[in-house]
Amino acid sequence: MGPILIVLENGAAGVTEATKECVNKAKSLAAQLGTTTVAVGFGKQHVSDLRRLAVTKVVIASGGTMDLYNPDAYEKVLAEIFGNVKPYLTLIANTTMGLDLGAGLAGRTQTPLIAYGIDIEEQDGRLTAISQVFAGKLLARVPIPEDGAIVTVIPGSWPADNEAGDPEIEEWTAQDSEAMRVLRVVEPEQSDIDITKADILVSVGRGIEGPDNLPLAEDLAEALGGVVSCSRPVVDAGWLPKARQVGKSGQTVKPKLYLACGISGAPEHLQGMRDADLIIAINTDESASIMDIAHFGTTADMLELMPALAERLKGG
Ligand SMILES: Cc1cc2nc3c(=O)[nH]c(=O)nc-3n(C[C@H](O)[C@H](O)[C@H](O)COP(=O)(O)OP(=O)(O)OC[C@H]3O[C@@H](n4cnc5c(N)ncnc54)[C@H](O)[C@@H]3O)c2cc1C
Repeated sequence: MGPILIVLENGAAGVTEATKECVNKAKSLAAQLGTTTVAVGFGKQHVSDLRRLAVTKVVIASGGTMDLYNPDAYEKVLAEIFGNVKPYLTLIANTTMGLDLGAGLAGRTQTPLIAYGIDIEEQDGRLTAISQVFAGKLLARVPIPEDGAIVTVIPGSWPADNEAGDPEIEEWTAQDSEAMRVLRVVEPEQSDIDITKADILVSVGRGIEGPDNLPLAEDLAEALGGVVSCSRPVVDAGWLPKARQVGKSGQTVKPKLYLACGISGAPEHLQGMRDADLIIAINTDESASIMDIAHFGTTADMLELMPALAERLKGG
């Protein structure tokens, strides 16, 4: 059986957490299957990170246009490395870059692609990928064919691997892209708060009615020791920054407590929070979809319940 290939992604501070999650899973699957792990990194900017990864081998593709994501150049060099490594399974984070690159690699190598993966199970030496379809409304169980497959995995699906290792290093020279030139990268707005790291989220939806009511959620979050996140309409209205948005086009979160206040539970929202340990919904509409996945729900008015709860928690 071929190795498990992990395609690494660079963030500002190094190899991304989403990528390290793939490393973690690759290692445990490789141990179960009796195979090795090979990671591919691009460019020279985080080379010290790459040299410390706890995998069997790291291939560093550099030269050409590797320091910034260039779909054409990355696809070409990744397809070359793929042809050389001949992996059984390839794991790529289901990010903007990962989805793009995964599809390109699948096309170039004629390998099946399973996107929106959330887990991979092993039984009797065979792997089955579990992936979200219809924006997370259904889960598909897809057996990995004997010839292998590429799986893009939604960030947050597994814990990140932070172990240090001493992998074999192979340098790979990449060619410039003749078709595409990256002029600059526009970074998304920075937020002081990373909602993906919070244990407790007080998440507000359109039911918050306007920015003047946001302090009610901030107060409750503070009393609970958590932070405020939100649904997309709250971001679209400009009441909270994009970094606070939970869902398909926002962040995927897995807090210990997700308090959904005035959120109806559209599939695109559920996709980002359905795996929270405990979901409590406050929604005046008892037939709202959020009630179907909430562990507890109340039809109280959030604008009354939030300050009352905060006061009670603060001992008032
Ligand atoms: C491609 C695409 C991507 C998307 N990505 C995302 C995404 O990442 N995240 C996301 O959230 N959405 C996303 N959406 C939008 C999504 O489809 C929904 O429109 C959105 O989630 C609805 O937000 P909401 O629940 O806050 O608002 P609504 O659906 O309007 O629900 C508001 C809820 O508040 C309740 N309510 C009102 N007043 C009160 C009160 N006083 N007390 C208690 N409850 C009250 C109402 O009963 C209602 O259920 C996306 C859509 C598309 C097409």
